[in-house]
Amino acid sequence: MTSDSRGKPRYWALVPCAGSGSRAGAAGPKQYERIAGHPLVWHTLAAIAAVKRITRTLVVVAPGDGFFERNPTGALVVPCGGATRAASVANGLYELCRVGATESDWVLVHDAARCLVTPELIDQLIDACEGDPVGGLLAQRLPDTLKREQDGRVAETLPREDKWLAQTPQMFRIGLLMQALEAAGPGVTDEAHAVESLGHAPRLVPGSSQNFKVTWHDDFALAEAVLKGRQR
Ligand SMILES: Nc1ccn([C@@H]2O[C@H](COP(=O)(O)OP(=O)(O)OP(=O)(O)O)[C@@H](O)[C@H]2O)c(=O)n1
Ligand SMILES: C[C@](O)(CO)[C@H](O)COP(=O)(O)O
Repeated sequence: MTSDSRGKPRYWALVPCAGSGSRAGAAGPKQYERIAGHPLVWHTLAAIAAVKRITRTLVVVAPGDGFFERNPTGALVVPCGGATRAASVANGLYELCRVGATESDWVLVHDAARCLVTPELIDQLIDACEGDPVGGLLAQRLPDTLKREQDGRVAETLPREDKWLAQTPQMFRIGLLMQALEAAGPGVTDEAHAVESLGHAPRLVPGSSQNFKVTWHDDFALAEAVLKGRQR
């Protein structure tokens, strides 16, 4: 079944939120740091909640994570996080099926740590991919010259015309993604890589430089500046 009872396709959101944020150097998991008046993940979930076409959002947190005990977001929170992002996503897909998703529904997987995504960007991804036989992802062309390093020195300048930086959301049919993640194993760092491993070519949909993943400590201040700028 690829649609609801009125014949419309169904879209689910899955937010992996079970990482430790080790590179960000915060006191706890980076997704719960307070920026622009709210925990970081609140901003992420608010953007997704504003997309009318999304049926339900499932957030995957680490086992024992008590952060969502008070949960004003409306999202379903499940403590099924795994040791890697891919494992967290794979576990979340099974949970989505338990709450009524089917293998032919679409899922949009979005990092909790990409709190600057907008409803408009998510809608652009859905518009570009809903008729696609594979699905796709938001991504950005490289803005800078690309170097390969060896022992701290430049070994080579690489062509960048065909290179993109992967962002999220990444949107695939649930059945295809489950199969791809199972085949690829827990090491792949995004959904597209797993789907590529099955021989498919996911569609690249232009994202935004503002849709960066909070990864390093400086990114908290950058993200806060962008969010506060939008609140004005
Ligand atoms: N086992 C994991 C690892 C990561 N994630 C989630 O996947 C997203 C992207 O991962 P990344 O930025 O690498 O987050 P962390 O693993 O938390 O960061 P780090 O690698 O710096 O420890 C984040 O929203 C993170 O919470 C997850 O759900 N389960
Ligand atoms: C999925 C992702 O956000 C695409 O850029 C990214 O790969 C996840 O982060 P990680 O640091 O590679 O785990």
